[in-house]
Amino acid sequence: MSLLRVSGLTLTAGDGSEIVSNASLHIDHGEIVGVIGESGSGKSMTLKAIAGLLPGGIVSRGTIGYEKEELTTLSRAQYRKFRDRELGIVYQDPRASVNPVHTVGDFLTEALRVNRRMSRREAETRVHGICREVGLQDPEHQLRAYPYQFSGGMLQRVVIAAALVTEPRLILADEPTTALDVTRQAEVACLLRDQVRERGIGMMFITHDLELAGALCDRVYVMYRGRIVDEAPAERLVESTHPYTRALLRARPTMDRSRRRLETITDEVRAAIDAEVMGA
Ligand SMILES: Nc1ncnc2c1ncn2[C@@H]1O[C@H](COP(=O)(O)OP(=O)(O)OP(=O)(O)O)[C@@H](O)[C@H]1O
Repeated sequence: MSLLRVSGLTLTAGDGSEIVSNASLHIDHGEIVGVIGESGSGKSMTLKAIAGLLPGGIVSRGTIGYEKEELTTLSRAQYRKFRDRELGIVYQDPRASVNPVHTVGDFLTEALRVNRRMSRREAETRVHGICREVGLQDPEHQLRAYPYQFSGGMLQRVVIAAALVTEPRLILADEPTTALDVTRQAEVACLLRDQVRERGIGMMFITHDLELAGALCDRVYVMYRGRIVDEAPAERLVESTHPYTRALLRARPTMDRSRRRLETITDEVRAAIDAEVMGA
């Protein structure tokens, strides 16, 4: 049985527009699954639906199974417990994930002290170990520092440590390297992949970056205008015959990394894709 099974997920905004339409995906135990697509295609909303963190006013239909549990029937309090127990979430901007007025040590030990009822000393011991694993070499000193004293790349390592410290079985990563300096992006992405692989846990990895998805993931879903339009093992993605995936592959920047966002699909190509994919 898969770790996660999303079936027929449809998310409707207050004005009746569909943000996500009939999306189905699964993640097996220990599998790294990429979700790629342009800005606004519904990737983040799908992740939020899985995590039970949809903004107010969005109506969700469909089912979200996690092993034998059905998540869409959970109350808010039950969902919070589920997240604390099973999920680690890494967002794009590490500075938005931490509390600037708390030390990094307080941030990292909080979930263990509050949700797992560990003593401060127990929590700090666990946190020290994980800090070293994610490349924070001097935890004694670094845990007493404040977020502003860290570079973006180092702070994202802290956020990754926080996501792993409660020993979740599924990591949900929403463009975890996009906000970082280009020179740090591959480093942090590989660190996250290696940590997930070592633990044998699952990961959903959202990215705009086709090459990164191909290099990091086992399997990739492609989203376009709220729909999952293609799926392929990562190493077969370049062979896809789907018109939208082909367009993404053609739009893929090669040398100029400043144009990494997938914005170079022309209106004509888009109209042809709409006609084929959406039946428009
Ligand atoms: N609170 C909200 N209420 C209604 N619609 C929203 C809300 N938040 C986002 N949307 C819309 O949902 C659609 C999908 O957004 P989503 O953030 O999932 O896209 P994405 O693929 O993750 O894009 P990006 O890569 O830019 O984050 C967008 O059209 C967006 O405008």
